[in-house]
Amino acid sequence: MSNTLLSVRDFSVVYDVDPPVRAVTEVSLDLQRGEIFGLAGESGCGKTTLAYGIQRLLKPPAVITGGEVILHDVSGTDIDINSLDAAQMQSFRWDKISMVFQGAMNALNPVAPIGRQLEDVFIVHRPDLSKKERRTEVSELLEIVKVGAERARSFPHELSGGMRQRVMIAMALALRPQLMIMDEPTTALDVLVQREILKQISTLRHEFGFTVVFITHDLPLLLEISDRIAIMKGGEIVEMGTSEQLWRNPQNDYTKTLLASFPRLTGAKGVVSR
Ligand SMILES: Nc1ncnc2c1ncn2[C@@H]1O[C@H](COP(=O)(O)OP(=O)(O)OP(=O)(O)O)[C@@H](O)[C@H]1O
Repeated sequence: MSNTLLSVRDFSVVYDVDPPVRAVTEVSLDLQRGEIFGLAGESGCGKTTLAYGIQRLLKPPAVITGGEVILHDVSGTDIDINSLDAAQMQSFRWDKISMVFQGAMNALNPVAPIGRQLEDVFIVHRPDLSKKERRTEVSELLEIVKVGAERARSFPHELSGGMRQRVMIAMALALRPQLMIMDEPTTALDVLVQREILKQISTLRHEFGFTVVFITHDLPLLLEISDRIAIMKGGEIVEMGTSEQLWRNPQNDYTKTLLASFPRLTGAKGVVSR
């Protein structure tokens, strides 16, 4: 089995408005199994469009104008994401790739206990499981993300923002996907909670072997948690490398500007707390 999980080749997306916006232009990248891959760049550079695009989650006026996305499934099969029909794509999304987006914690249904909402994922995607098996899975998930199984009966409003975001992470983990895409997943949380959650995601990906694409404009944070980082500007990847390479020896002028714009990185100590 190759260590590459997902290959993106010459992927382009245009928003068909007047005038058209070339949001992502000929992006190519390979994601490795088990790595945390950071995607950074200023607002509007195309990070979200790329992340949604590779899962075919974009809606008009977005048009994928070129490129391919291949998932090298753990079974050994190569899956061309463009060749999947709507139904296949639907199951593919939860099974193989899951997503946690910014403010996801507010997407929970306010009138249903969180355990019930987690159970729904299994009712839809694992219909063969018995009720008892589903409940066991839900308890296990709530333990894994450190919410605690005893919270299954809690309603979203009874939990803190951090706890709710953990529930969303549990949901994204439920079917043991091979790739988890996280778009600014912790931006709304305070720094300590954010750190704790990120530490846990890092541990979990070792435990379960999934790959994480982590999107944020917080470059210092990415340098800390990512194995590799891609810097986007104007819809293109202008530099890609390990966090170490990017921090110590950035090649692209834009990367240098971006690094210099974070005083935390270039202050007197100039040390990232890795
Ligand atoms: N529905 C749309 N119609 C037209 N243009 C759009 C639409 N959605 C996004 N864009 C444009 O596409 C470009 C890329 O946007 P995108 O949201 O992918 O960037 P981003 O890097 O994720 O930004 P942010 O960090 O602010 O989320 C931007 O120029 C944006 O204005």
